[in-house]
Amino acid sequence: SKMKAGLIWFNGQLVPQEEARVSVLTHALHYGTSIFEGIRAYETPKGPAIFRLHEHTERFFHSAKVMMFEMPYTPEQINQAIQEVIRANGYKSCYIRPLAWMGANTLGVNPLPNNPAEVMIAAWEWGTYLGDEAVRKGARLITSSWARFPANVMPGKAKVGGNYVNSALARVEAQQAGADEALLLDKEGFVAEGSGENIFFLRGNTLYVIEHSVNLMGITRDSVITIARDLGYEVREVRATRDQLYMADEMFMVGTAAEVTPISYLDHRAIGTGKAGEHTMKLRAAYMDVVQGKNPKYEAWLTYVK
Ligand SMILES: Cc1[nH+]cc(COP(=O)(O)O)c(CN[C@@H](CCC(=O)O)C(=O)O)c1O
Repeated sequence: SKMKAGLIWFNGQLVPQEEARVSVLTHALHYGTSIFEGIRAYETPKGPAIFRLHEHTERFFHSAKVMMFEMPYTPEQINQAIQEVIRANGYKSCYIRPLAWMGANTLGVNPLPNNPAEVMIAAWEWGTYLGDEAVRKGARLITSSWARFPANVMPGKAKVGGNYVNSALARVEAQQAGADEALLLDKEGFVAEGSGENIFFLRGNTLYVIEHSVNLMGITRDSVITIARDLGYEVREVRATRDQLYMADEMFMVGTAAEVTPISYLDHRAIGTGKAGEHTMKLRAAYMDVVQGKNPKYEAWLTYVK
């Protein structure tokens, strides 16, 4: 595969990527019954630092609970394994992908009982999620014809593999329409989130962030709210409509992979001046300083890999 993931932690052992293989009878391959995390480690003067490792691992185990997976490792074992993968591959900065899934014990739709989850942790070097151009000029989004699933249809607060069929359909539609990313509305037509990011927008000096509804409770979203407030911004958690976004002065989206990505167009309408917003780029710079260990105020969010 074109992905260069090197050594992978696979059910407790570090193995070369070619040996990290599963059966075609794997339940998760057929039914989307997997859970995962997306975490970043950044190069810092004191070595690689994993950003908010504990929050990510906690969410990983919450996702397992939602799916009633029997996890064969503790959160601490997963935290150690993540650090082992970074060390073994000699990465200075990387994107880390823990994954747990229902294996090949049974192919009935009900994967339980007697089906302990299998677990792997891979990591690879991953640059800007939507490309440097999207950061410099702002990403162009279109509202997807696919809505975000309602809360009684899919568990949107858990990172479940099957949830990402919705994201994949939206992302493909957006990119085939020449946009960079999709904006998904909820079933009532209010703004939910991007296919892999949470949404912020700014009017005047007030920052707005989409409140928790059917969207994933993003860790980057939480970090940016804290950093923005510390910088003196008023931040309000709101329910918003797509035409409210059209009136915004600035808009951006955040996620572990996306970091802080400005949005310059939504549905072919310029957001503000149609460029990456000034406050957006200030918040992006502040976020990048934090994750790269340049802001001592947020040291508690970093786990240094010795
Ligand atoms: C649907 C969704 N919403 C919001 C977020 C932001 O959450 P957080 O990373 O905790 O701030 C992500 C992360 N998307 C992950 C997967 C991306 C992918 O392409 O896969 C990520 O950013 O790692 C989502 O998948």
